[in-house]
Amino acid sequence: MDAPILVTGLRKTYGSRAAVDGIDLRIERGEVFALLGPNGAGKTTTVEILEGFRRRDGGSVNVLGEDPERAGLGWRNRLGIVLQSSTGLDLITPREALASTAKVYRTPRDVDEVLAAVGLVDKADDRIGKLSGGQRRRLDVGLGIVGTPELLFLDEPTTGFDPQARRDFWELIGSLADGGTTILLTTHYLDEAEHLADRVGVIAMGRMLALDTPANLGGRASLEATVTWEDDAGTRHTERTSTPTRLVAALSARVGGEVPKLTVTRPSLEDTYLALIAPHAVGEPVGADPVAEVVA
Ligand SMILES: Nc1ncnc2c1ncn2[C@@H]1O[C@H](COP(=O)(O)OP(=O)(O)OP(=O)(O)O)[C@@H](O)[C@H]1O
Repeated sequence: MDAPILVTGLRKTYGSRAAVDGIDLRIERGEVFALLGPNGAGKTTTVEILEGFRRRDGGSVNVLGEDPERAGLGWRNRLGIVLQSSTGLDLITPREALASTAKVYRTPRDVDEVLAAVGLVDKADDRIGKLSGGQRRRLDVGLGIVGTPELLFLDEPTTGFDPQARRDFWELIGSLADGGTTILLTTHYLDEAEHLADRVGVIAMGRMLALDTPANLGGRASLEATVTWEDDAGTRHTERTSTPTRLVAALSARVGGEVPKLTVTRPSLEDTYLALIAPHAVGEPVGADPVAEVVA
């Protein structure tokens, strides 16, 4: 079976400015892929083109075997979409919202199961207008998965979640991916990308700067480690090395056992990400006037 998402040379311009400037992307079935990048990098534009909500100016896009610009309702039925902005369904309850959305799909999930999966059982029959920001976001995620999508798009899904809700959400995403759902998410939380994603892509100024597993992004796995320890006199030492095991063994042999206050750290995903985007952190250029655009 072909990859659920196959993109080559994707371009989108607003006026004279390229918001997406030649992106290639292939995402495999059951993969969790995180798109990272600073504000205005082109993530939402890319994702909305894949969802069929925006037209592209160049390149080819294949999503679940079809071009989103020409795909119909049958295709849309196989997608789950959680947008950045929350739903405006203040007067009905989460249970009602999920039940009416479920009706649109051919193979919906059980509403009670979805309520449990997103942690809204206690709020199932309250008006949505009374939910907190994080609870509304959970409902958005529930609405995105109630149709049993083959491909799930999540735009900054855990914004406003408390730490426990984020952990619960991560577990949910893991089990959806284990069940074969392909997931493309955008996030500004590097720990979320590290925890969830099989691979991450870093976008800046509409270009893909790096694409790899979280562990290997930007050559991270081979970057030097920092070893710190204290000697007998209580003086703190710091050494950067590509062979930390050898250094620690030597230190341990020298002191004849435990090395006092030993730490070994490697660059975090956030360190690597910040280093990657640093040359592109020039702020928001003067762009075109906003263009309202929705593909019917
Ligand atoms: N409708 C539009 N009309 C004109 N310019 C737009 C439009 N939508 C997006 N842009 C511009 O395209 C660029 C990419 O925007 P996009 O929303 O894709 O970024 P993003 O990576 O999703 O950012 P964020 O992290 O803030 O959500 C930005 O410079 C933005 O100002």
